[in-house]
Amino acid sequence: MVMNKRDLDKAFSPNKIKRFGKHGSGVNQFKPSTSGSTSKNLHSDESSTSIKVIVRVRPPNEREQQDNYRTVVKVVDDKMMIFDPKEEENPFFYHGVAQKGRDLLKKQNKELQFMFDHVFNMHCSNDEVFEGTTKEIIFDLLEGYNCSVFAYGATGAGKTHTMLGKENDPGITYRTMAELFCQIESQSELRDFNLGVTYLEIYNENVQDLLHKTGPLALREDGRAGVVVANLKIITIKSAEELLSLLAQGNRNRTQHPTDSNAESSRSHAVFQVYVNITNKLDGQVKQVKLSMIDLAGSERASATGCKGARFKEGANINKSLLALGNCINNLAEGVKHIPYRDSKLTRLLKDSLGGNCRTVMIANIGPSSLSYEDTYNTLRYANRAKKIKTHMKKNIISCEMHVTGYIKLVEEQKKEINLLKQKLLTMESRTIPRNNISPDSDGQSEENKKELRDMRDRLSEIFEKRRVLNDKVLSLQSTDKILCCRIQYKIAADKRLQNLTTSFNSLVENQNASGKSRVNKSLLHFRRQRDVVKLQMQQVWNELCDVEGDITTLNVEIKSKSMTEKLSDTYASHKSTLDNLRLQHQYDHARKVCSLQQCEMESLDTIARTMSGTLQTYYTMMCGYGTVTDKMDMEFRQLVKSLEGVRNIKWADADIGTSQDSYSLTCLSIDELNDPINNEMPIHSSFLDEDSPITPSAQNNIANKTFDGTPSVDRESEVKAEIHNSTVTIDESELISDNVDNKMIEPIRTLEINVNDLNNTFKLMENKAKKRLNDKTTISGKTPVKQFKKISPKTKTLTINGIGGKENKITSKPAIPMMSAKSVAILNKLKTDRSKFSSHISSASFDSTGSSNNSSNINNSDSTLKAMKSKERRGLMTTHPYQKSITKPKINTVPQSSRVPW
Ligand SMILES: Nc1ncnc2c1ncn2[C@@H]1O[C@H](COP(=O)(O)OP(=O)(O)OP(=O)(O)O)[C@@H](O)[C@H]1O
Repeated sequence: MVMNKRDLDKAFSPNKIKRFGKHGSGVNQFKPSTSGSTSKNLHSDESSTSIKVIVRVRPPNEREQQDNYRTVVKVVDDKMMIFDPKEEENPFFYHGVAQKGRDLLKKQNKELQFMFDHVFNMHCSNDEVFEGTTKEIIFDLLEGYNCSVFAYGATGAGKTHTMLGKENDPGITYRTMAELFCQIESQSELRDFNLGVTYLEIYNENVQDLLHKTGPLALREDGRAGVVVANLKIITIKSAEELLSLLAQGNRNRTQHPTDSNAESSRSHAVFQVYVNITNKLDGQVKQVKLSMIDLAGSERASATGCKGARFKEGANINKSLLALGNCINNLAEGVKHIPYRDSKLTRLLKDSLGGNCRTVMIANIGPSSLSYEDTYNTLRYANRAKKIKTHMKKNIISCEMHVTGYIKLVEEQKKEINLLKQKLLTMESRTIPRNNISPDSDGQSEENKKELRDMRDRLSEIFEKRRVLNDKVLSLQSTDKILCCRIQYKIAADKRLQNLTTSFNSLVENQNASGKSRVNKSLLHFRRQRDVVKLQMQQVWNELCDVEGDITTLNVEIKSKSMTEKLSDTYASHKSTLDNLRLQHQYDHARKVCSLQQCEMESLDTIARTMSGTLQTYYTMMCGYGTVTDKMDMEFRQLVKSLEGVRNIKWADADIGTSQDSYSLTCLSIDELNDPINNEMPIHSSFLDEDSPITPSAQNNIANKTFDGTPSVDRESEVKAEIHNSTVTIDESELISDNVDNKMIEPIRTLEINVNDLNNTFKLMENKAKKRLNDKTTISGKTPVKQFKKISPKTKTLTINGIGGKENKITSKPAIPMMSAKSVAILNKLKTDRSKFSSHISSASFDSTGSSNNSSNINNSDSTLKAMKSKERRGLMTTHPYQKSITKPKINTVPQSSRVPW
């Protein structure tokens, strides 16, 4: 029976669906057919899944292209398409006027949107369709699930093209089979596969075997296996080639006749089935699965196909079976309890695929043009409805029961395998044992090597520790020795001072001097004895250090011979840094001690100088009063005052420093010798400080040896201090270190020696020194800092020397005249005034009364002048001198902070 369009519409009408729906009890009440299972299921991994629905649009055929049919399908993307999309608006003219509404003579576009699992447009190849549809179901099949793929659509829509394809473009059935064999091959180690195929067609409601020439076959329902085709022979195959040749053979046998719609129209539904028996090699589990590839005959309209006679009958049967299929799909989609599988042989065969234990893919083929408008519309509605169908997949696992003999066989096989593995293990172990002795560790070091390295590290640490302790002792002893040297130096200086002071005076002073001298000598003796002890200790420690150094050298050689130097580099580095730290710490401590000692000495000398200057002034004044001051004494006094100004204590930049007899060497510890004690002498300071060594300066002592009369006033004292600070000398830092040792005692000797006998030549010496520097520029070291210059304060402006040489490198002083600042001049003037005052006072009192009035007036004049001068002097100091502030501070002996040395 050929069904017309009305019949088909009726079959798929929504009303009918609703009607079925009313009878049904809903999705939840849907019970999958148990008849679908191919075996007794002992293990069932059941899951519910929807039918996968795919739409493929074929390209327009020749006829459609020639007659220029409208395209009624628009593929939006790989999941969405629009049926009968709206065309571009062409204005509708009525009586020559464009109308706003649509052309009422034309049918309105449906513009139906459909969503599917996949939509293939007309340009997609069979390979793409295979990739997107059936490739993935092979995995499910081999896992134990039945799978089914069927192509549905109107005649000429491309079903056969999709399923079977052509020789040069195989369809998805070929490709799926090829993939199946590919997968079987990859799993063959774990599983055994047995394959069988059947190929049948339903033609005019008769089931025929396409691989064997038989008569119509009957369908039977089996409680265990479901619907089976009686007497359908399953052909066992071993290879993909066999399978494909059988497929080709069946295709050749299939009924095909040309119709108006399709020159190669398939007039039957073809079902190609592959049965696969999967046996797990490990547990013997057996699965039986079935893959069905179904190429349906196309629904057709008699008017379209123009079939008559036999073709008409074929068409009627095709439509009948398709109508039954449609009904089943509707009911399944709506969850209707009754599914009319029995209405046709096709639906009976597809029972498993549609509503049973199966993973199903439906490919809906459609034409693109308006020529097949109704067919395409029906197919899409059909496919859309099929989306709702849910199948219930479960693994088709057959009994695991095995015969006892099977188990015995299995156990035997496994025993063999175990023995084989044991042998392999033994072989591998025997290979690894000898390697164990060599280097089993992951880092390539044997345990023995590691132990040796550890031992070596321990030895190295031990010996370095010894070296550190000995270094510590050497440095401590060295520091003690140098401190003792300083003390001896100061004691010798004190002794010289005493000698100078007491050479020619009365017995009282002599007695004092005797006790002082013996005290100094005692101290000197004590210090020298201490030095001897230190020397002895040092010798002992030094010898030990040499021994340790020898051991270190031996150990180094051993380490080198064992190529461990690199591995022990961290130990070396660590010990080196420890030693460096130790040496630095000792150097710092020693420098601090020396500084502290010098500070004490400087304070002591400062007190002496101040006391002496007061005493001298008293005596000078007194002698002036008695008129016993000779010109020479007067000059000496002036020179002394000048010397107190501080100009003379200049450390010249080109003077030698750092010699063994320099105090600089007492400030620093000898570090370098410690690095190579074997080739160096032990670091004990040289014995330049013997009793007879002329180390101490005697300028102050000699000056102090001379007595002057005069009472020192507080003002005068402060003025003297001001004079001292008024002289500003800047030297480089290295010299500063040297000066700090004993500036007052040593520097005058090396720079400008000032003795009583040659005080008059002091400034000449200075001048000569300056000249020497100017003339002999080559003697100025390149290292000499820029700051190396001597500058007399702006007030005196007598001498300016720049170490580098430049515009300031000129002498502005007048060398023949002693350089005295205004304040010094003021002091001398005052002394003169005092002296004249004093003489006039004496003369007026004892000798000459005439001169008395003159002298008296002079005294008054000189008093007022002196006062004015003094106040002026102070004002000048207050306002101009940069050291003024420090003078006003209560601690007058404060050592200046900057690089400027005020003496
Ligand atoms: N995607 C396609 N690409 C190219 N040609 C196609 C495509 N689909 C179909 N055709 C061609 O269209 C024609 C009809 O296709 P086919 O025979 O596969 O239709 P059919 O649906 O199987 O029809 P019937 O139901 O009558 O058997 C064939 O010549 C085929 O080569």
